[in-house]
Amino acid sequence: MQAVILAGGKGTRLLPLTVYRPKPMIPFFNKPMMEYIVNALVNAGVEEIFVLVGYLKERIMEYFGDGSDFGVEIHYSNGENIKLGTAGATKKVVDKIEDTFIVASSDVLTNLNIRALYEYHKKKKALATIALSQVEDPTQYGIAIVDSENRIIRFKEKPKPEEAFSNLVNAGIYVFEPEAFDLVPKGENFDFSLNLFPKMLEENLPLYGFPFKEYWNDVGRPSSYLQATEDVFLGRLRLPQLRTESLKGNLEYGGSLYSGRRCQIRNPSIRGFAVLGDNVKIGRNVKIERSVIFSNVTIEEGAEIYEAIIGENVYIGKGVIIESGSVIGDNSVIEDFTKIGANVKIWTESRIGKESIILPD
Ligand SMILES: CC(=O)N[C@H]1[C@@H](OP(=O)(O)O)O[C@H](CO)[C@@H](O)[C@@H]1O
Repeated sequence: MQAVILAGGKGTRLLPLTVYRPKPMIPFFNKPMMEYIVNALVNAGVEEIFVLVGYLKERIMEYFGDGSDFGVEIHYSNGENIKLGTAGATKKVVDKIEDTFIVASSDVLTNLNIRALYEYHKKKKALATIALSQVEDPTQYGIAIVDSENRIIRFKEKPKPEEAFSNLVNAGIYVFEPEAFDLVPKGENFDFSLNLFPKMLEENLPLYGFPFKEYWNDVGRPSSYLQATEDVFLGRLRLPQLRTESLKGNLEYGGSLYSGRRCQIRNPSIRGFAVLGDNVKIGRNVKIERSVIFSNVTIEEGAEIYEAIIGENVYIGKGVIIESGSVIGDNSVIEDFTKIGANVKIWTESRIGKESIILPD
């Protein structure tokens, strides 16, 4: 089976974490987010993947290479992918696609059974099938209504709250017949959700939905990234390759620590969880609550970090306090006794002098 991974986007809502890495390369339990979808595709029987790259494509191509480390053959399609939109960019590789294939976003964390989605599509003899997840607030997504046969009868991208006629949303994972791309004009900007699906409905072509109940999170913003991290500790999101089963339940006993290689940690006080990359040094009496700290970070004595994401190569001085919802960009230095208020985004390369206070607007 063949698949296409959409990996060209910029991940603007996760800035400053996406200044030096595209969203698919943001570490999640110390592996790029895209690795989980690659593994899921391989487990579903995919043997060849075309990755549509764009923003900071070298980072993705260096890491995944020809795919041999991941048990799959990987090819890249670069060029004008962002300009062409999701469907337009996929059309560029469709001449290399032999049969029914899967298209997946590079940045969703899910336990969807991709094989079951594929088989459902085959059974329905659909031209395209969209995996549909149920969410509370659908306004950030494409929403669909299905009939009793799960044929999609209405679809709307990012509805206004008053237009939100359904809680079933496009999960960014599709199955297509190659012929669906006959509807996509060559070399023009054409998007699945904005153009192709509405066109299929207009022409009364068989577009199906596959509602699923398994875990799904598209990690749109820092808060959903931390939520997905917590969901691993709670056993809601399974990452089979990490044996996260063993982490389940730890939260009830104070805090869970998941750390990478060569970390030096002095008995920190953890509430909820702390996920650390490689080479993280943590001094005495540091408090960490529900936070993720990337690689090569030093946190000095007495610092307190609450519900934050700390980028790579960051230095956090003595007694620094970082409040809930903040993100510290890569290569930043926060000097001693500085306080970063709630929901503040500190850009990459920042240098914040001693005893400063940075508050949100
Ligand atoms: C134009 C487009 O493709 N929109 C998709 C896409 O939204 P983005 O905001 O572009 O990431 O992914 C969503 C799932 O993550 C899906 O619900 C939506 O329909």
